[in-house]
Amino acid sequence: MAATRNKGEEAEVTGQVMSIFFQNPTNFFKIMLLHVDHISVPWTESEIVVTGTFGTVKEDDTLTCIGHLVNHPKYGRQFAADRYEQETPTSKSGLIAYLSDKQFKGIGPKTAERIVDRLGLDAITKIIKDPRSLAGVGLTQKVQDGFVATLKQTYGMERVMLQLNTWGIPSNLASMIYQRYQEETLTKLEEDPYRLVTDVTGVGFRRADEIAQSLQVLATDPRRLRSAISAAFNRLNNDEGAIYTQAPVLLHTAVNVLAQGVLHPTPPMAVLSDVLKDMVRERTVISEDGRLYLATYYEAEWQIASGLKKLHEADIDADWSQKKVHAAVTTVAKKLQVTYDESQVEALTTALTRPVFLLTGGPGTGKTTVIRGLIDAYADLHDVSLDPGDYTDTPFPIQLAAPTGRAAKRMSELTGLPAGTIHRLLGLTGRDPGELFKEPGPISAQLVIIDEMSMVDMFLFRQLIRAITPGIQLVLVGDKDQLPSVGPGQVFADLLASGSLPASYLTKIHRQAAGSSIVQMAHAINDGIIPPDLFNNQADRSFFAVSADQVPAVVGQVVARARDKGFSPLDIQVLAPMYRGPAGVTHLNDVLQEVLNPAAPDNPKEIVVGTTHYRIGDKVLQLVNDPEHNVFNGEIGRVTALTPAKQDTDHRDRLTVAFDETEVTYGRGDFNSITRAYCTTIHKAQGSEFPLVILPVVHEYGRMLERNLLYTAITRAEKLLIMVGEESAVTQAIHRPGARRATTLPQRLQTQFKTVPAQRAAQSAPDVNEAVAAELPEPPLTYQMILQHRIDPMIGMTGITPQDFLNATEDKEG
Ligand SMILES: Nc1ncnc2c1ncn2[C@@H]1O[C@H](COP(=O)(O)OP(=O)(O)OP(=O)(O)O)[C@@H](O)[C@H]1O
Repeated sequence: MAATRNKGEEAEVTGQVMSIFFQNPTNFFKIMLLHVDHISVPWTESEIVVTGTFGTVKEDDTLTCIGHLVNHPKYGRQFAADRYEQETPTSKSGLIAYLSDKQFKGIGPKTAERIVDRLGLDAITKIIKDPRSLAGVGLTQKVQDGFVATLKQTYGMERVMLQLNTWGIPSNLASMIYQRYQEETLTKLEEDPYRLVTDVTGVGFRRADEIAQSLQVLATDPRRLRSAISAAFNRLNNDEGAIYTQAPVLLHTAVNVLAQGVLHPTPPMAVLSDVLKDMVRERTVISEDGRLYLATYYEAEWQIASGLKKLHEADIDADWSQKKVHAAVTTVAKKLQVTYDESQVEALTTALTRPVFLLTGGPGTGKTTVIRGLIDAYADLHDVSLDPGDYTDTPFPIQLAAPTGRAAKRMSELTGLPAGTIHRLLGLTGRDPGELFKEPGPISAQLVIIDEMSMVDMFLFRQLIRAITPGIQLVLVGDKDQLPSVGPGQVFADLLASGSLPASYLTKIHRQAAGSSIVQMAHAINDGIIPPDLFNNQADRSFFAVSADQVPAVVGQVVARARDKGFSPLDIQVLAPMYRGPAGVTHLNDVLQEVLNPAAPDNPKEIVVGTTHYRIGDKVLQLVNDPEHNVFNGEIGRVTALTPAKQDTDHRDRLTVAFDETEVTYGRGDFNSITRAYCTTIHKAQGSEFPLVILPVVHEYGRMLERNLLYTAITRAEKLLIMVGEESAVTQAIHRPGARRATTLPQRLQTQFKTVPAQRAAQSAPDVNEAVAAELPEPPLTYQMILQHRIDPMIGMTGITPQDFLNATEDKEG
């Protein structure tokens, strides 16, 4: 259980470090015992335990810690320091004692005294500034080098941590910042405090603004305005999945970002748009026909288009006669006992003979059946073995991958071959956003098949394309009508929309067995048709009409009934589009946990994370990729063991989750990697299917009620679907096709595939720089054009102030 904080103002304690019980070398967290010289709150003992993030602190150092008294459930009252100040030795004897500390090898009290005699009380600053000031002290070069290095390291870090503390940065964040920039920290931040937003995870614009305030940066400083514009881009890229935006929208969003900062007043729009123009001129922002892109996004679209063109035009080892290909398809159909329909046959033959191929279709149209046939026919034509045992020294020639662990597992189950996540295929950890911007290593394969392509975002897809050497065949499979990726872009839909690559659309529904009414309904909804029996109960689906406030109770009852009928919690999946609200994921999880895994005398142990109580047996969802532990975003498991800190010898909370193939133990620092999973978002359920899906649909979900969301949700149901909620909310969703994301990948592909003659392009596809140059006029011209008429960000905005934007937003949202 976490320590509880005593309410009230900050407290301060000054004292000498008597002992350091614990220190974590990676994040500087320490637990120490201090002899109390002075304390600002009532305290009767002569010692106090202090916890927090500290730089190089050692026994006998004197510290002033600022923070709060807390009540630790097991260890009682202790002091949690948010920041601290360390007394530097100011007396001659103090300085000699400091310099003769054992951390400085080869410096004893005599030498230390000589140093202080020669250099005075500011000896440390002098030595750090210029090590040659030690000349004449009589140190050997080796001792001197070691001494200066240690001094720089310890004293330098100390200085940095103290300075960051005085800028109001809590110690744990200060240590992350120090780890990023090391001894250059202060210079870097003084140069531009806003670089933290991009460089250090967890620092947002507001925090950077606070530091900037300490550095006396002005509200109109261009560094600040640039950062706000970049943050506005990121917001639009992440919230709307957009690749580009228009100047008024961008500036509007940037004004909102600025308003959330601490520096005031918000600068005039003209100043902000001037900064945007500068960014365009310098090409950190690219302008094209009134669209604005962050350069990295613009480049990624071009790289995908040119990369695909290279793959599409490469020679592949598929010079078969039509007859031979048909024979292979016939053989495989016999073997798998399927009569492939016409589009399936076309899909198979194209996939076997073309370098890049796209396959899309709704549920039950036979995508998986085609993949299975493709693998067998490919193996037959190329005479390769499909027994993984035959590839102990060489890589398996067919690589199957999907964006989530669950989808990959399903792929493997349905094909009987190894399949993994795209992250694993590319050697990505999923934890470092920077890895998507490094050149990936090549994939070893002859044929790569990717399933659930609609979930793949632009940057992941670019890495995939970069990692596939021309000559490898690539087959991309998915349902283009499902929700687009969580990350920016809508790659799969765009690839199909471009018409540039060979593609097959499977439309015939083959899942005809009794109880296929879910699939039929899904197809109708996808076409924007309200099935006449939508709200009538069928063998495999039903609808409970209830008001929004009844949803949690009714969902709870339905789940209890399903459990009583023998469904395991892992087979029942409740889905909702958003976390907040009475019918949102968080509240439904509270309700469902009470139904399926309540606190009980025989299950008393709990770990509390925020407002969530975890117990043994809880169903949980992994939220991030963690290849190190072989567990991936979207996987569901159950808590099998749990040790609250007060019962643990190391005093740490620990929680173990069993997933299908692995068991992972989480410490408190990892708890944000999981969440309860009785109910999950529809986005997180993409790529997975469940025997029983329970789907609340209410107007409370607001703008999220769109056709592709409903379609994606109901297609998660393998056998049974129970919808609960408001009929009018369901029909509203069917009538609202999701908005197209702002992307230009189709145009890039069309440019790449149509304007450059095929033969020439195969030898040298233009690289992205050429492509960018071809699209953009030379810089002076661009700037002139922007200034004159092309994309004046102020178009139509004369006389409008930033405040008008804010009011407009409030009105819209209110
Ligand atoms: N040509 C066919 N003839 C008979 N049955 C078929 C044919 N194609 C597919 N099927 C059957 O239809 C069902 C659905 O096929 P499959 O699982 O391949 O579709 P899918 O598009 O991958 O569906 P989903 O996206 O829902 O997983 C399966 O039971 C499969 O055996």
